[in-house]
Amino acid sequence: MPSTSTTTGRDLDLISDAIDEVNVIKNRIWDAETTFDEFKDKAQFRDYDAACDRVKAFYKEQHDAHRAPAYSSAEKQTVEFNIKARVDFKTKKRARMSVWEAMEKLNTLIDESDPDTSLSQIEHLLQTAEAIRRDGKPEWMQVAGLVHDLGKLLLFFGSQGQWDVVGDTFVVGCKFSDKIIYPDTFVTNPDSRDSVYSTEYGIYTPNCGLDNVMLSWGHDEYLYHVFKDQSTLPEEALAMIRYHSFYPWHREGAYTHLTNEKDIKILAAVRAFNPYDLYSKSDAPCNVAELRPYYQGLIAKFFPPLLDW
Ligand SMILES: O[C@H]1[C@H](O)[C@@H](O)[C@H](O)[C@@H](O)[C@H]1O
Ligand SMILES: [Fe+2]
Ligand SMILES: [Fe+2]
Repeated sequence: MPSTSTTTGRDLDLISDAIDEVNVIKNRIWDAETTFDEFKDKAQFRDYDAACDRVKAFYKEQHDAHRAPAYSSAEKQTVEFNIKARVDFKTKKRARMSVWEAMEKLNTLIDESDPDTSLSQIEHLLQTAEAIRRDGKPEWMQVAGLVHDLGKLLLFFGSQGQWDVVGDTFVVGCKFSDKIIYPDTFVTNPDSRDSVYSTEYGIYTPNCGLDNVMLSWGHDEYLYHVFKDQSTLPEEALAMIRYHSFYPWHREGAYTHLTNEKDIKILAAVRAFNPYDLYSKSDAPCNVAELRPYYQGLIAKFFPPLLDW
């Protein structure tokens, strides 16, 4: 007679332990693949075709200003919204705190536009700074890496959502470049039907310089304005901060009809910064407590103890 097997309580415990072990291993593999995959190929970064729905939905919302029925062109990335955001920035008081406090405040934010990291922002800032330091780059550049995304604090200062804080930037006030990711999502943005804003030069003159164009409002533009009067960072560092999300320009070569000689010079700095920002996302997470004394020392060299944000 074939022996029949009955499952005992002890068997169930063993099975459950085995399942737990498998899950632990699966999680380790997941972590290794998603957060510090040292072997991630450069071509695998910024793969927006393969990006998850969260990223696609983010850009659709940011670019597509039409929101029926209460339609207003001050919504989403338009000229009207941009002017309003800049006026708000200049006229409103937000917070007073140190650079390190700002980094800690950001710790809860997970960037919806980013297909390459799901780590918190303090981790991303430290990874960027550490990669720059490892390459023996100057202190001011390490600091630029450490602070470059602090503009995402806008999220705590009455932003409309993530669409006016994160994501790549582009010029508003002239034709939306087809070098912007998901260019088709601009079809319902009212500026793409505006008789002036939809033309090659729009409100700008040939080679007027990036200082004179309005970049879409977000963490880069905001932080540049915060730091330009409250730090001793050199011009290159300020350019790295201001243009690091301007991929249509620094990676795709768009907007050369608007740039001038000064921009050609700063482009080199922005390009030198980009690999540290992007590819350090697959490095192992940093030990925040261990690195803190070193970076607080650097912060003290370039910033006052408290800043107006
Ligand atoms: O999703 C990312 C993220 O928001 C970055 O902070 C920004 O600099 C990049 O340009 C963007 O693509
Ligand atoms: Fe950024
Ligand atoms: Fe970044």
